[in-house]
Amino acid sequence: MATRVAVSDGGNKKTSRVRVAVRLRPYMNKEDEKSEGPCVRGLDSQNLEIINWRNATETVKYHFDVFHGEQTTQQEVFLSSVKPILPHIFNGQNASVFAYGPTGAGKTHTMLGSSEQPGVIPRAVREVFKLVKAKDASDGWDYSIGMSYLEIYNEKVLDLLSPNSQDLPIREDKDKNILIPGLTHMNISKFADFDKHFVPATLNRTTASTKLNQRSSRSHAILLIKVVRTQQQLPHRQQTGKLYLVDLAGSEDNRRTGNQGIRLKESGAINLSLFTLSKVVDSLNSGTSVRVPYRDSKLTRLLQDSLGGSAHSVMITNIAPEYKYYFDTFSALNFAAKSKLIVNKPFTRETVAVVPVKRSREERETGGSGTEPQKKKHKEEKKSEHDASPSTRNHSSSDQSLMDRLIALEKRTMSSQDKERLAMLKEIKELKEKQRELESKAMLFSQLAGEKSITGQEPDFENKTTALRRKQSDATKPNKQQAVVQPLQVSQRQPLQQLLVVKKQSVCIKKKEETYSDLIEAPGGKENNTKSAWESQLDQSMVDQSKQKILQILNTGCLKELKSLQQIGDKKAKLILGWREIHGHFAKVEDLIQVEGMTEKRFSSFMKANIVSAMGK
Ligand SMILES: Nc1ncnc2c1ncn2[C@@H]1O[C@H](COP(=O)(O)OP(=O)(O)OP(=O)(O)O)[C@@H](O)[C@H]1O
Repeated sequence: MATRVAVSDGGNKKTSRVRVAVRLRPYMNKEDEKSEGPCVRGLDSQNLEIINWRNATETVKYHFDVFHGEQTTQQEVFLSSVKPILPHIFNGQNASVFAYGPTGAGKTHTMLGSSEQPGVIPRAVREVFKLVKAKDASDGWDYSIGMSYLEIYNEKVLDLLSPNSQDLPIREDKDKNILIPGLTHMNISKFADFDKHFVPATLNRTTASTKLNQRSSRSHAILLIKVVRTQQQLPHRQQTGKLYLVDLAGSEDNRRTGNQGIRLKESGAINLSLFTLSKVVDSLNSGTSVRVPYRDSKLTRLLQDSLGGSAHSVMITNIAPEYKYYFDTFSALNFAAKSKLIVNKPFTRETVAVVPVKRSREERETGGSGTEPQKKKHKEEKKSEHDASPSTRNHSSSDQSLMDRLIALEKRTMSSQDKERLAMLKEIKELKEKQRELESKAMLFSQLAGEKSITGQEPDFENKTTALRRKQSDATKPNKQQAVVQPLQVSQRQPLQQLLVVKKQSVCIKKKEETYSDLIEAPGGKENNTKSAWESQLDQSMVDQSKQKILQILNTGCLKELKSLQQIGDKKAKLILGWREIHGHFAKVEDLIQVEGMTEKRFSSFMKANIVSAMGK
């Protein structure tokens, strides 16, 4: 039996770089009910700029291998981004072209196109036949071409050429070739053969209408063109080159798609596989020998032999110019920029500075003693506030000593006499006020630091252009919660439970006769309200504070830290990481509902469990 001959292109297996092109689709008036104009535009054949959300008089610039502007034709996209990699599949090498980007940004248009404006797929297949034809019979090889077509829908591999088939397995042979036993393979000898199978099979693809795209692809569609060439003479060497042409499902923000039920489930699977794809691309481009996480999703598992190694890959990132796509565009550009090894600091989570601050011995000792005069304590807090610069200041350290003092006082009130208790309660009240004040300052500084991080650092380009401005509109402001760029997190990471102990104590003060089980049982059994009944029994400021801390873990926690939260297991933690990778940070804890499988009920239970469990300790 013929064996495939590995052909090295001299590249390091781990450092194969994915070429990244960005295509901006034309501005569509009907997509922009508010007539706000475009928020992104091309500068030249490699650069583009997008309005800085925090300061509409500025723009942020990006650099890519290729930028295709609104006027770029299907032919131009094909010629510059796809055609150059096709000859490799005639040498037993693999290649892949995949269209990535938000829903409605033009992936299907780019890959499939229409009969008037055929996209990458029909052009690439035509080109493959053209290349075969051009091969001189005297080159000593015979060529055969075959096709397979499948979709990955909800992490199931479905054969589009045989629509009744079930989920197909993905296997790897001893030479590390990826195989799908049972997948239909059609031999095709001319373009018309391809068309005959491809067109009806495309109709089998799962699409549905969402708020953002009437005919949105709900699956990743993968067309495989296999070129096998066999030597006419002995030893009849045989080489197989594979070309994957992939129309990915759109990355989605379900707050905007309004997805629910089945659409939400699809969306979770889509986002998870895109997240894994981004990890694979990152890890390939990092050039290190870290494990490439191909196996973490069906999509990357299937593309394993055409992403990295000697494969030639092109990612076409599709973006849309309308403001309603702003945050999706921003995420897509950041993903694409990452894929291209541009470290565009203002947009990566590296800007999230978490400064670990050790409390001094004195703070530890005095914080819990309850004997230190209040005045001196306030003075010290004020001094530390003034000493620190906004960027290095850590509000949590003073927060922490305040909390320690609160805990100590609250403990002592339990055992003290009436008169002494009254004095302590007074001090507790003052400390709580101080704490709130510090929190609001911390938030203000976080925002200021975030402002600085986006406007102050322009690592790759000097940015002076102000021409691309947002049109003034009476329309309501876009939902800030969707922002991808996060303010610097200047607060110290603290274990959730440590923070919630304070809450327990404060509850004791407020409703002393209330028992632990009172807090667990939600009167009326209603869990669906944003502010649940159990929650309303607690001091609102403390609830808010706890939410803030949970939010911090959700936004900055690693897998292990996320798993330290109640009701968050390995799978959910990974889904949260995946969500974060695609959408940026959670603007508020309630956004956790956007993560796959997190219903309102589960969210309510999650919040309750995290707060109550900490109280029980
Ligand atoms: N470059 C372009 N020129 C003209 N029209 C375009 C272009 N790109 C996209 N469109 C149009 O925009 C609409 C949305 O595009 P398309 O369906 O390709 O998006 P998509 O990214 O595949 O979305 P989804 O992920 O939801 O499937 C379509 O009507 C399409 O014809």
